[in-house]
Amino acid sequence: MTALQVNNLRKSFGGLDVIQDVSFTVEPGERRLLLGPNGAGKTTLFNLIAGDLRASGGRILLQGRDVSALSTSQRAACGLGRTFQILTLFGRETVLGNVVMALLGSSPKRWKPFGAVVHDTALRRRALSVLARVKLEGLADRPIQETSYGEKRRLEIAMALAQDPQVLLLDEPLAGLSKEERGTVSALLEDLPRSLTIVMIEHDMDVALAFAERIALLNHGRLLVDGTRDEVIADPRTREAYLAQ
Ligand SMILES: Nc1ncnc2c1ncn2[C@@H]1O[C@H](COP(=O)(O)OP(=O)(O)OP(=O)(O)O)[C@@H](O)[C@H]1O
Repeated sequence: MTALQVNNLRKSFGGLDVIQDVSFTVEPGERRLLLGPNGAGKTTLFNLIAGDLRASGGRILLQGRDVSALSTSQRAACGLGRTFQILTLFGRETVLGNVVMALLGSSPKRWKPFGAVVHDTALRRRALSVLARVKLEGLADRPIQETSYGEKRRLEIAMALAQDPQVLLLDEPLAGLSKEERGTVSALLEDLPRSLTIVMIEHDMDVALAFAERIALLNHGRLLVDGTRDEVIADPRTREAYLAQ
């Protein structure tokens, strides 16, 4: 069974066709890179897969199940996690508080007074173990405002991991990071287990190409090339898409 299957997906905004008949599959455990020049439709494709946008046509299957009609939270419950290009943290909470919110997901406990929830020992222990996966357990009680940009990016990955997804969409996890922070984040991505399938959008080519096993190249909303890393790099259409930018 494929981890993720996108079939003839389409999205239009008014008269603008942003995603046009895109189909590809991602196998379990695969490291897949989504490449394409600015405005190619990569983030829109993530929004469609995650359910943040409704498709104009086509289907999305997550581990064999058609999730096209499901909401974002229902897709998350089916094993889909994601991070965003723009940070989406709870700015007034601590590092741990953010992970606790992610762990609670749509649970009714989420609506309890936050102080009560964050002192729940079992939840706190789970949150600490998630933070350890991104090497932030030492900063658990630090307010978000006092963390660096790189720490915030790692926290976002922790929040996506908190719900134990089977398929993880990473939207430019290295954007805006220093060289040292890029090294830290790419090392922790390398360490993620193969039980997790990862689809990543990333403009840092050194890291992205080292990570990717297969690449899907989008251009003007169409899937231009889809294959192994070496096939896509060698394909003249890849060069043309970037040179034309
Ligand atoms: N809500 C919207 N309404 C209208 N047009 C939109 C909307 N969202 C995206 N677009 C357009 O869709 C196209 C694809 O945008 P998208 O952000 O998906 O590209 P991208 O490949 O992720 O680009 P980048 O690499 O710059 O992040 C762009 O032309 C963009 O202007």
